[in-house]
Amino acid sequence: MKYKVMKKQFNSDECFVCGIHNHAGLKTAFYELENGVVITITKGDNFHQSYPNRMHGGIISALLDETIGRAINITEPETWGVTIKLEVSYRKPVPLDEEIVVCGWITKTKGMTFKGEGVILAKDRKTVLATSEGTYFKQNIHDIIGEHRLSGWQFIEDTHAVTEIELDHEFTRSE
Ligand SMILES: CCCCCCCC/C=C\CCCCCCCC(=O)SCCNC(=O)CCNC(=O)[C@H](O)C(C)(C)COP(=O)(O)OP(=O)(O)OC[C@H]1O[C@@H](n2cnc3c(N)ncnc32)[C@H](O)[C@@H]1OP(=O)(O)O
Repeated sequence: MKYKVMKKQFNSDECFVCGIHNHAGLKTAFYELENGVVITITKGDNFHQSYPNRMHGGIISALLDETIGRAINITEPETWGVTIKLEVSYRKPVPLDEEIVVCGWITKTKGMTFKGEGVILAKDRKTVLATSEGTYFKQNIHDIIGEHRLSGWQFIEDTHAVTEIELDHEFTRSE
């Protein structure tokens, strides 16, 4: 099914996943889809490897973590969350030389916490490589970043605007 991109999210300076100046990081761009899912299309590099030809599980986990955590901003644009629990199922090796699509969506929001699920799809946009469930604690951004400033949180224009994406996956909300 084809999903329309509604919005491109901001990037940070130094975050391992989305930091545009983090030389070891993935520099991912995140998009909000019309169905309430946040996605990033990315590709690992050799320095993200575990066994040869496969992405390290910790990197897979980081990708899922941030993608789910960002999904809250579709309905609550001002909310920031810190991860308090993350479960990842590694279903198939994630290759390093091919594009993957990481998807995250919110399943429950209650009081100071929210929960979400995520999936990593292979380049065929269908094969499930990993799935995840996360719980996040809502926190004021200034309590999270302390004396650091928000100035590095910025909109990065795409050279080629991503307007839609085709995904062969059913996004279920179990809770
Ligand atoms: C400069 C510009 C900004 C740039 C930003 C760019 C990058 C991000 C881009 C986009 C963001 C969106 C994506 C984010 C995704 C990635 C996020 C991460 O990787 S975050 C790092 C890992 N996680 C932590 O570091 C949390 C560490 N934990 C804590 O800080 C504390 O535990 C905290 C604040 C969560 C709670 O501590 P308390 O002292 O305020 O409160 P207490 O009383 O301990 O807990 C409150 C309730 O929460 C439960 N709780 C706390 N921790 C729990 C846990 N681990 N598991 C289960 N429950 C927990 C407690 O049991 C309590 O529940 P009861 O009120 O009693 O019902």
